[in-house]
Amino acid sequence: MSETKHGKILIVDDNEDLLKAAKMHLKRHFAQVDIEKNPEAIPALMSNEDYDVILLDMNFTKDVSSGSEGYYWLERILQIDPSSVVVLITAYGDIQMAVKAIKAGATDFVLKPWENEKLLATLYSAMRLRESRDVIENLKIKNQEINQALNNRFIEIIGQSPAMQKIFQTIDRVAKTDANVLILGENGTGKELIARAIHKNSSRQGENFVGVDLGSITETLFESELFGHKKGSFTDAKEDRAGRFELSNNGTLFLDEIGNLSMPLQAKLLTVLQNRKVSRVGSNKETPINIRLICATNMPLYEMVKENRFRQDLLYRINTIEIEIPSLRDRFEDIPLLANHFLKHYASKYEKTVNKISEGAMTRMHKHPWPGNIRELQHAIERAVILSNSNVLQPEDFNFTPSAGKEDGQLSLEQYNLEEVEKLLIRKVLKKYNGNITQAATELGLTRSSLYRRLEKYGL
Ligand SMILES: Nc1ncnc2c1ncn2[C@@H]1O[C@H](COP(=O)(O)OP(=O)(O)OP(=O)(O)O)[C@@H](O)[C@H]1O
Repeated sequence: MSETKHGKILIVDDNEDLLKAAKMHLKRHFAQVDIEKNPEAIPALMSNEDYDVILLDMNFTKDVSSGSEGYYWLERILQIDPSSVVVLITAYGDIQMAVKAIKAGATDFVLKPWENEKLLATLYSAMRLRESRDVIENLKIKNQEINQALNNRFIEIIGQSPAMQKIFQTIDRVAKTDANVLILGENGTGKELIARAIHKNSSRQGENFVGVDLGSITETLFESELFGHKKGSFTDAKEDRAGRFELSNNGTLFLDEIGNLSMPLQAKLLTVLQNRKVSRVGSNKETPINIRLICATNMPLYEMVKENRFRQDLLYRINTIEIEIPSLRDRFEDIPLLANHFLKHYASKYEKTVNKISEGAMTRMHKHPWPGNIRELQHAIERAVILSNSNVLQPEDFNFTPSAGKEDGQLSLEQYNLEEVEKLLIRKVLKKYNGNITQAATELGLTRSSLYRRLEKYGL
């Protein structure tokens, strides 16, 4: 056999002949095969070796065939390492006993006397199970680390204005509950940041925070993205896939841009929220879901309800607690704190010595209306830090255009440059489609992601 052997097997049985015969056969297929007559040695063996499969007899004492020793040792093995894979050795007629043992955590059983090929097949599939358990365990650990890192990354919400202080108090009060939260605010005001802060301060913090940008999901992919699909349920469904609801089970689901959902999709979403169960596309099986729901939008949902563009019953389901984040122009007092926070961050990121913002630059920032809110401020500071040659940021490091802030800005001829025209056009089209990214991107002849890149670039 040219394949390299791998896998460590432990066989525990009081029959020495059986042990020897099994070892002789199995050592041709596995890297290590240890045999042991006395089950009392199992804990010591397990502390020295990480076995992939343990083959365990059910009865060790002469004339005892109750299987109780097998159950006892199975339980001990699983206590020592809950991910152990145990295959039981049972005599013909002991099937009931084996079934009971599988319920107690054994993986499989082999009947004595066994056919060598059958034993090998059982051990190979037990090993595959062990490998997938290890992969799942590693993924769980990685997932926890990622969640931790994400939680920490978003730990700092800057703001000392009374409006922000009130928001901090609300976060404190609602985080511990499971109440649905609706966050309202213009683009770039920090809606996602607040949603993450709620998750981080909730009892679900060790579980997933799953965000979905409803504005960028097409009608056709909505159900598959949110509820998952079964392989073959549509042309592109190459594999079974869990949807965002399932992925956020026991954690928090953040539905961003909820105001952009069409009426039919609102109805579908409402049904799932009411039933608290999802079925993957192409499957009838319903999976119960336990999620904390946080929604966000920059759209005027209450007006939309009046105009029959947003379902009132959906609004009432998602807005148990409402948090309205004021735009930056309504809390200018937060600008210095935020600007200095970003200055420190980007100076360190780009290894620059700049460490101060001049009064003139601050005045200029106070005069700017910040249509892209904190995201725009963040980008303005980043750009200024990159371009600056001194230790102090000056007014000229901030190149605000006169049109910025006006919803429908008109440019004079001398202000025309390609970027300004592009910015103006994007604003107009977005306004026309009430912020719906998919429709705006189609009209502009862009993909959704390139439109997002431009929005990011211009702080829109
Ligand atoms: N109070 C704050 N303190 C520090 N950083 C902030 C604050 N608010 C927002 N930010 C930063 O501004 C950027 C935009 O924030 P976020 O994505 O949460 O906004 P949003 O309202 O969800 O935007 P959109 O509506 O475009 O999805 C992020 O980089 C975020 O870290």
